[in-house]
Amino acid sequence: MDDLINYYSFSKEEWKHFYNEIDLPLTQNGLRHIKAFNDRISIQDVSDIFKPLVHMIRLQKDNFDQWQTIKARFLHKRVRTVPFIIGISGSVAVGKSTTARVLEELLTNYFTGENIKLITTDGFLYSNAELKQRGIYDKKGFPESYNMAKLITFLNSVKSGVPVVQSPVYSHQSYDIIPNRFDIIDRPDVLIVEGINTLQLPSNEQIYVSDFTDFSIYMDADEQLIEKWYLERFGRLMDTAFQDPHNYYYKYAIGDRNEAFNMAKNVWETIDLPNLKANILPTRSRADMIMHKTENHIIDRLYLRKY
Ligand SMILES: Nc1ncnc2c1ncn2[C@@H]1O[C@H](COP(=O)(O)OP(=O)(O)OP(=O)(O)O)[C@@H](O)[C@H]1O
Ligand SMILES: CC(C)(CO)[C@@H](O)C(=O)NCCC(=O)O
Repeated sequence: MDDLINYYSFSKEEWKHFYNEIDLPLTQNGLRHIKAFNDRISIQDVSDIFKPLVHMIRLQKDNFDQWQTIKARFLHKRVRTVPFIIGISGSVAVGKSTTARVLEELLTNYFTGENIKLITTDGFLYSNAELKQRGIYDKKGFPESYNMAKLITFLNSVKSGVPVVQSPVYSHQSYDIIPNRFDIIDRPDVLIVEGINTLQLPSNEQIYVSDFTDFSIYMDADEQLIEKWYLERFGRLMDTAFQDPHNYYYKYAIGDRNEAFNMAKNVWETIDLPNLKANILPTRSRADMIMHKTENHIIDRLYLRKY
């Protein structure tokens, strides 16, 4: 990683001193919200890593807003608020959605009066029926399993200021797209887009998801650790969500536990790990920031793109 010549590399100790004078509103309420969706998260990490990060994004967004205004005036166009889009990418189970939710919570508190929204690109997967028809049901998460044209049209509509844009919804409960269910995105100030494919180059499109993102983060960790987190999460879900008879994995929750873990390990080894190696990790060097995580999800190093 230190071979990345166009990145500054910071230990957490170094990073946490940047802009530490800002008062990040980690209110009791905000803390409660974060703990509610993940009670194992290190609040010290949230403070050390996200305080400078949120401040840096503020500076970058101010600069972005200013440039959009200057550009519109130059072109004799109406000045309007253009949504600032943050992409978060990385392996399955590395912690993208957890990071995205922390960022959403902090930006909502810190960017007073601004509308912060979060979506996941899971909603742009083809449905299970469509994946089966295309013969790629065992390739869920691979580039070809996403309707990238639809995702790009979505991002273009959001950027263009279309008032009501539909973002389709994926359910981990049914392990499928929910038909006719959408999140509505209505001209947000900031949109966080979380998904393994936010830095990928679609083979059949002329434009990329990254053409629409103004700041991108890649969550990085050793693959053995990510596998451990994948299996730990599976274990927790076995005791909770999978207990619901409507859950896709219900039969494993009520069956032999070893068999269930063998199945999960097999999914990791045959789908998610090969996808990480072939399609996700190679996109790391496109990110504006790489966050490296170690044991217990602690972020130990940050890489920030120089140019
Ligand atoms: N900072 C953290 N502290 C403690 N646990 C964490 C942290 N970040 C993530 N986790 C845990 O690691 C697991 C994977 O995290 P998460 O679900 O956010 O990953 P993801 O990258 O969004 O996965 P997927 O691509 O499958 O949606 C979860 O069990 C989550 O609770
Ligand atoms: C929905 C994705 C692709 C990404 O979040 C992932 O969680 C997934 O379901 N991967 C397929 C293999 C698996 O079940 O882990």
